[in-house]
Amino acid sequence: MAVFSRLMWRRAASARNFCTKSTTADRHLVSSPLSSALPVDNNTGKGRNVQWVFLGCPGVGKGTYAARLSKLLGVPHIATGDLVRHELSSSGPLSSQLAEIVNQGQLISDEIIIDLLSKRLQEAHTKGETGFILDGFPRTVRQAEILEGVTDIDLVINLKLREEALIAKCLGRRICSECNGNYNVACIDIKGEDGTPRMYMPPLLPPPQCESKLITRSDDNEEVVKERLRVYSELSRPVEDFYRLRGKLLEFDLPGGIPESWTKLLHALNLDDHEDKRTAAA
Ligand SMILES: Nc1ncnc2c1ncn2[C@@H]1O[C@H](COP(=O)(O)OP(=O)(O)O)[C@@H](O)[C@H]1O
Repeated sequence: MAVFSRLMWRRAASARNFCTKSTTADRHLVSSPLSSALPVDNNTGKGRNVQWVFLGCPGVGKGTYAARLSKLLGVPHIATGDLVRHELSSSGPLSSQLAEIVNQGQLISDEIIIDLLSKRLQEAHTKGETGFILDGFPRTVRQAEILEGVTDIDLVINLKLREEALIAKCLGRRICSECNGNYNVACIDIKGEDGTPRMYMPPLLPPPQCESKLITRSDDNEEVVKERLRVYSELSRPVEDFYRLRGKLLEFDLPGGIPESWTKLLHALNLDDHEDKRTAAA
């Protein structure tokens, strides 16, 4: 791509108040992850919408928890993996180029991903959306630096799960080709050992109307999943350090299946009493 998309991103961001840089005083409100669940705009004293990022290995459940939190907090859930898959399903010129990269378990270039993300942000602006929960971005330190250059991130939630569970979860993942619902047919039951507790994650089965329409992502096979995990360790793990150094990283070890993990995650985010939580989690 000839023109680096950062300028495009910056233009899109500043045009919409979606990613405005906040003041230093504003920033201190979000310096401690645990105290920053719901940020306050320092100028108005009123709550503003969150600007959060989800990090974590492939299969950890970023999409599941990011989607739930976005519903709970009324902000868009922007998953770069979904943007990539949308592009893959089109017949555009980029599609075959991306398919090759994604199906090898590699990351697509920062330029292309930022271009896709800029378009999604533009769409958010048109719809009047504010705040966001990013899932799958940033995935390299360079992406994190670019993001830092255009907006303040309040909080980065780093989801963690044992590697054996990650592989099983990726292999069990199914998507409804009609409604795009995410399900998982894997039943994960890992014995506790050397002081670690047993981990049980029941399958997340689709409703009857989706059963015959389930598809598996082309990059969810064992060889590619292992490569994605390797790429995560090499290129995305340093992003954790990037945010850890800035005091923005909230580490969250998933204790088990969705009901148990969701309740504990809300607690870790100081959101247990959020009034809409029950309906949002439905
Ligand atoms: N921020 C990004 N930078 C580069 N490539 C990305 C990014 N986000 C998504 N992708 C590409 O899309 C694929 C699918 O992304 P995603 O659904 O987030 O997968 P995962 O389950 O591995 O977290 C990635 O393997 C990668 O090829």
